[in-house]
Amino acid sequence: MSTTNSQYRLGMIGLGTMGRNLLLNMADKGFAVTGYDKDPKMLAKLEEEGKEHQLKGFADLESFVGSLRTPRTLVLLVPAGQIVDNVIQELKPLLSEGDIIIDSGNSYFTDTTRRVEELAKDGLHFFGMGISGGEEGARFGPSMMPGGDKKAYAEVREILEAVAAKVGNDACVTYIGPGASGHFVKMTHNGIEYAIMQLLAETYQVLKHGFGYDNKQINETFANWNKGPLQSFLVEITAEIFLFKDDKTGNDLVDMIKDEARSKGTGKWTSEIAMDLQLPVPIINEAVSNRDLSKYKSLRSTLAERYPEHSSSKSSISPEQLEQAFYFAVATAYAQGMHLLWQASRQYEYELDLAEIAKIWRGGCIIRAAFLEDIYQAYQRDGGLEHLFLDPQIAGKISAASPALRQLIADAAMSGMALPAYSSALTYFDTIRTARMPSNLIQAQRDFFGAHTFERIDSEGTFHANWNNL
Ligand SMILES: NC(=O)C1=CN([C@@H]2O[C@H](COP(=O)(O)OP(=O)(O)OC[C@H]3O[C@@H](n4cnc5c(N)ncnc54)[C@H](OP(=O)(O)O)[C@@H]3O)[C@@H](O)[C@H]2O)C=CC1
Ligand SMILES: O=C(CO)[C@H](O)[C@H](O)COP(=O)(O)O
Repeated sequence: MSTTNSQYRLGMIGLGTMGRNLLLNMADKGFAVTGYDKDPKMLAKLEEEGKEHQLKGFADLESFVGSLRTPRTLVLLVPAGQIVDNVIQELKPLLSEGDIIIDSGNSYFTDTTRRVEELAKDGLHFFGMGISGGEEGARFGPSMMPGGDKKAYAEVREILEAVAAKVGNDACVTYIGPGASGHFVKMTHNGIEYAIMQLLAETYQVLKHGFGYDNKQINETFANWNKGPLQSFLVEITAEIFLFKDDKTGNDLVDMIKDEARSKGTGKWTSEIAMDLQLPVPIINEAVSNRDLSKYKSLRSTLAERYPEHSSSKSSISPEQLEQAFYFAVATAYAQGMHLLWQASRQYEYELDLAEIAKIWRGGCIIRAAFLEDIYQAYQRDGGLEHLFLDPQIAGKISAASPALRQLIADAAMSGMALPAYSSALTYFDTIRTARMPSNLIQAQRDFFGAHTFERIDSEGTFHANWNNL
C-alpha cells in the first residue's frame, strides 16, 4: 500500500457521539484529520460539519489508512470490548512498525494491558487513553488520560494538547504512564464520578424531605453552592436539572423520571479492582450498590408498605451545615480515588504523578471541580503523599466540616432516611483515623475456629492458641 500521497495527521474510527466531536475539535484547531465510517450518511454529515477545515471521511478502511502520514496515528472511539479487538484485527495488516493506535473508549484496563503487549510484538504502539467531558467536552475541550509508550507520546502530544480543555495555560492532558495506566486512571475518575453523583442524589433527598424544599429551592441551593468552594460541573448540571420542564406534561422533568439508575460498568470495575488491590473505596462501593438497589423497584415498594417507619421529622441542620457535610463527603470520595491510584501505581509500576492527574482533572472532565485545585496543591507539596487526609491544609478543612456531617447522619438515622454514601464517608473517616481497630478480635476468631494463626503486639512471628483446650 502506497503512502506517498498521505497527508492527514490523524484518523478516527468510530464517528459516534465522542469520535465525531473530537475529530471536529481537532479540525477546528487546524489539524488535517480524517474519519472512517461504513455509513456514507455519517461521512457526509461529518464533512458538512467540517467543511471549513481539512477534514475528510472514508468508507473504505484501506484508503482511510493510506491517507495518513507516517508514523500513522489512529484513534478508536468505538464501544469497549470485543469491537476494539475486531477493529484492531482489521487494521493490523494495513499498518507498519511505529504506527500508533489510541483506544479512547472506556476499555477495561486489563484488556488494554493485553493489547499493548500483543501489538508491541508487531512494533505497533497501543495507547489506552481515557477521555472525559461527554459530547460537549469532546467538541470543545475534554480532559484526556493517555497511557502507553513514552517516546511514542511525543508524536501525539501536540494535537492532544491543542484539543484538550485549558485551565489557565495548562492543557488538561498529560502523559499518564506506561501500559494501561491511562485507562486505569479514567476508570478511577468514573468511580469518583459515581460517588459524587450518589452524594448529590442523597443531598436532593435531604433537601426535599429533610428541608421540605421544592424543586426551585433545590435548584437555588445547588446554584449557590456552585458559586463557592463546591463549584463543580456535577453541582452545576444538578442545579440546572431542577429547572428543566418536561415537554410532554409541563411538569419538572426530574419528577417524571423513574428512580432506577443504570450504568455501563466503570464504577463496578473500580470497586472490583479496589477489592483486588485491598484498597478500600467504600463510597464508590455504595454508589454502585445503590444504582443496583434502585433497580429493585417492586421489592422496594412492597417493603415500603411493610415497614412504614419513615417519620416526617425534619432535618435539624442548617443549609450551611449541609454544604459543609457535602464538602466533607466529596473530599473523602476524591481521597479514596486518589488513594486507589497511589496503590495501583505501586502494584502495576505505573509511576503515576498524582499532582499531574489532579491537574488535568481540573478542567474538561465530568469530575472537574474547584476542590481539585486543593488536591493538586496537596500533591505538589508532597508527591509521595500516601493519603490526601495527611495533607495539613486538607486536614484543617476536613476537621472543620466533620461536625456538620455527624449531625446530618444522626438526623437521617433517627428519621429513617437512607444516606449510604454520606454515612460511608463518615464511617471511613472514623475508621481510618482509628489507631487500634477491633480487628484483633477477628484474628482471634479466625484462629479459634480455623487455626489461621495471629500476630502478637509484643513479638514477631505467627502464633496459634489452643482456644478449645483440644
Ligand atoms: N458518551 C460519552 O459521554 C462518553 C463515552 N466514552 C466512551 O467512548 C466510546 C465511544 O462512545 P460513544 O461515542 O458515546 O459511542 P457511540 O455509540 O455514540 O459511537 C460509537 C461509534 O463506533 C462505531 N462502531 C461500532 N462498531 C464499529 C466497528 N466495528 N468499526 C468501526 N466503527 C464502529 C459506531 O458506528 P455505528 O453506529 O455505525 O455502529 C459509532 O459511530 C465508548 O467506549 C464509551 O464508553 C468515554 C467518555 C464519555
Ligand atoms: O465516561 C464517562 C464520563 O466520564 C461516561 O459518561 C460514563 O461512563 C457514564 O457511565 P455510566 O453509564 O456507567 O453512568
